[in-house]
Amino acid sequence: MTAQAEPAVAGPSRQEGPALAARTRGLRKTYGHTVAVDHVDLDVPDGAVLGMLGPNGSGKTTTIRMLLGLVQPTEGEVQALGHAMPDRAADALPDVGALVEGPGFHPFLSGRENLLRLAAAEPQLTAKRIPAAVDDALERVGLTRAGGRRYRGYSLGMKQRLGLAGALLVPRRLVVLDEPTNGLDPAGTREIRSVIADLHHDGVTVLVSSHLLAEVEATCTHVAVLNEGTLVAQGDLTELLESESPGLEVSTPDATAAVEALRAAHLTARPTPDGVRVELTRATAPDVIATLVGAGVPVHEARRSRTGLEDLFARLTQDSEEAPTWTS
Ligand SMILES: Nc1ncnc2c1ncn2[C@@H]1O[C@H](COP(=O)(O)OP(=O)(O)OP(=O)(O)O)[C@@H](O)[C@H]1O
Repeated sequence: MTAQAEPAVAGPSRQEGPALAARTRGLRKTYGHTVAVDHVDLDVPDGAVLGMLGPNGSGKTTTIRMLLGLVQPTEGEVQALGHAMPDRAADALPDVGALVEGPGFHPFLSGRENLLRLAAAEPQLTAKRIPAAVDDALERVGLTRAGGRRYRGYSLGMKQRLGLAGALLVPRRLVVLDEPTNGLDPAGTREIRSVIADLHHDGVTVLVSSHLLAEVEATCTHVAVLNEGTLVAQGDLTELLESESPGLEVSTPDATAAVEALRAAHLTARPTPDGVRVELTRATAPDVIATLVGAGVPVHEARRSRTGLEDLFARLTQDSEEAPTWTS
């Protein structure tokens, strides 16, 4: 799927596409005169790690809160795990783990005691299984040693990790994380990345909002980009980056012969430090390689060129009145 100026309306091919863990159609939320989310058609494919990106105030948190049934949409539809939200929240939420702002932990209880209280509200856990589930969740986020300390004394990063532990008390099908690495140091960020990678490995769908491009590039299979409440692009991350820059980077020790052979075949090519770059506007990658091999040019490697995530998002959000601040 490619970046799109306006999100495509769901057509038959999209309906026949991959199963979706969550989706919205025509989703809109206004607060007085402020349009927080504007007709968003979001697809979260089953098993994906989808990074929701956007400048401050672009509608990420509001979209996530509507997906979780915490905010009533002004217009449109939301489904989580096939259940309409917020009406069927009771059916969906046992399989959904969420880390959203202000998890509401008790300051004078320890991290472990807070999780014990949360676990008691989990319909999937019997009283006997609660302590082991809490200890597993603490270990998963690296808080085993700090589990006995009062929540009040936790750093911001520890609070975030305890919130994540709360989301992972029982196996989930969908995990939704709103800015999970906010306030974390590099070690804490790595731990969150590794928890996300484990969830992905286990087949769990993860929806994670972030404004950190490097983090999204490192952890996500898919992205959705919001700008001023509108969905400006969504899809497979690699496809999105490759579609922005349709070219093939070919490594060859004989760039001059390569350029000559390609130009003779009416293909646009230019030398690069490693070989040549060929535009894929009039030919496919196999055509290019066949042309080179046919002309006796040695091809050591060929790969699709990719736009950097930073360039892509700068372009997608450039019409913003306020220049977006992307951090990598
Ligand atoms: N409860 C509310 N009342 C009024 N306006 C709101 C409310 N919640 C969000 N908004 C407004 O809606 C818009 C989108 O906000 P939202 O928090 O969803 O964006 P965001 O992309 O998550 O931003 P950030 O990255 O800063 O968290 C903003 O203009 C915000 O001020």
